[in-house]
Amino acid sequence: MGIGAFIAGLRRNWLQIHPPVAPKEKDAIKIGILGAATIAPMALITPALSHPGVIVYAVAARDKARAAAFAKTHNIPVVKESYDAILDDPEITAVYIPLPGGLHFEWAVKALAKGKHVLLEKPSVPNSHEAEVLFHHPVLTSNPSPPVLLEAFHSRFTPAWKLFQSLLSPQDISHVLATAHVPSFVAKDTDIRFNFEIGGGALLDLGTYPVAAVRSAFGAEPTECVDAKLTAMAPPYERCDHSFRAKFSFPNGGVGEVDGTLRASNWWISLPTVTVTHRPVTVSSKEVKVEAGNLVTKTRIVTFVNFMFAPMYHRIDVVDEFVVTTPSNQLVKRWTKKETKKAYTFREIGVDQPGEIYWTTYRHMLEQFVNKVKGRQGTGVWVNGEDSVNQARMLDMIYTKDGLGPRPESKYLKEVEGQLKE
Ligand SMILES: NC(=O)C1=CN([C@@H]2O[C@H](COP(=O)(O)OP(=O)(O)OC[C@H]3O[C@@H](n4cnc5c(N)ncnc54)[C@H](OP(=O)(O)O)[C@@H]3O)[C@@H](O)[C@H]2O)C=CC1
Ligand SMILES: O=C1OC[C@@H](O)[C@H](O)[C@H]1O
Repeated sequence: MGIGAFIAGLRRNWLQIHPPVAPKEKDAIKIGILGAATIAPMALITPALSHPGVIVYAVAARDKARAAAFAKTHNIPVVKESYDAILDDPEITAVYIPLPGGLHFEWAVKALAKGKHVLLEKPSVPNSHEAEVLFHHPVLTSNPSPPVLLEAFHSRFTPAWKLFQSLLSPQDISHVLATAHVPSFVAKDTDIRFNFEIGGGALLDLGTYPVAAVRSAFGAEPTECVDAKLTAMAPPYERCDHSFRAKFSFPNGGVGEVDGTLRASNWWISLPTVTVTHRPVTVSSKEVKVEAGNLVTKTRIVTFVNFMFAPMYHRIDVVDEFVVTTPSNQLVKRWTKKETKKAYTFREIGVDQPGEIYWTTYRHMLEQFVNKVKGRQGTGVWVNGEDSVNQARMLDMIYTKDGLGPRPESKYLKEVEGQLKE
């Protein structure tokens, strides 16, 4: 990286933390936050500053004093007594739920029932049973104008992700490897990420990104989990994994692999990366000029470095290997073409959609969330209910194959299923 790109990167990241503040529109949606969670400033409060259509209006925590301190730090005008009090406030149009995964089902169902739009932290819920009930709930499926429910898969909304997808031919993919290695200082043993009862497990928390990347690259759901190896925490957290590896087969015969950990070295940063290898495909004579009768094949490998947080920094390397052979399969020539691509705005890739270098993954997602609430088209990128259900199924497949077992079901699930039977 040259000095110019380094300085541009510093400026971009500084602006992402200190974005320009937009004056708010009259009909800006008012969002309430359930829980004074660590992630809320990064995932919602800062992105909302530059969004004219969003006001972060209220917060509630289990302890009101904690909520008040949080509200003061982040200039949130209203502090509520409880999560329920947020849902009961008619001023609030949407809620952001950054609670531990094991509480997502309960609070998402309660919020939707009160007519609130829901931005639900990833993973949407800890197991596919809850996902099926939540995303197929009649409040969404039997309602002429249902509230919006979005699993907050921020990384998939960026221009870089769109560029990455445009470089793939899903039917020709033979192998995908998606990795995410997070240093161990990020989550102590006592973190919610290792609390089984509320949806703990590194695969569920962090592994959800590589799993989504593999599904997204193939543009399909896996047929089978052929191998899975989870490494469990030491007691008393042994029902949670801190590291994961898994291998899947896909309908086109390709193989998808995920590999990650919340216990990587604190001294070595490795950026989350997805590497997509295609099968050799025959290239038309328009693309490459060769002697009549000879055959040209191209094998493409696309590597997306920092796919989880692309607006901070990313690199997409495209390597095309060309091979020319005679009709009798004699090698004539072989060469490789390498290109490095990036996209920090949609304009750079010729897409007429808003987006600035100071937009984080979360800001891109917020734009589409508001577009959906307002019935506007936007980029068309969305994570719909079926997508979230399939994502939960693939995570379940890994926990089941390994034997550590799927994450527990919410007590509230039985109650909701009972209500739905009535
Ligand atoms: N999109 C992203 O990049 C990221 C997403 N996440 C997701 O966001 C969520 C929260 O993560 P994070 O902010 O790191 O976690 P925190 O532990 O900081 O926040 C969790 C919040 O949940 C509330 N809570 C309610 N019940 C419980 C309970 N029984 N035990 C513990 N907390 C409880 C607490 O709220 P209260 O204030 O009411 O006490 C707390 O504020 C998770 O779903 C995680 O997967 C996390 C990090 C990054
Ligand atoms: O969403 C997340 O992204 C970054 C990870 O470090 C974290 O554990 C996870 O919750």
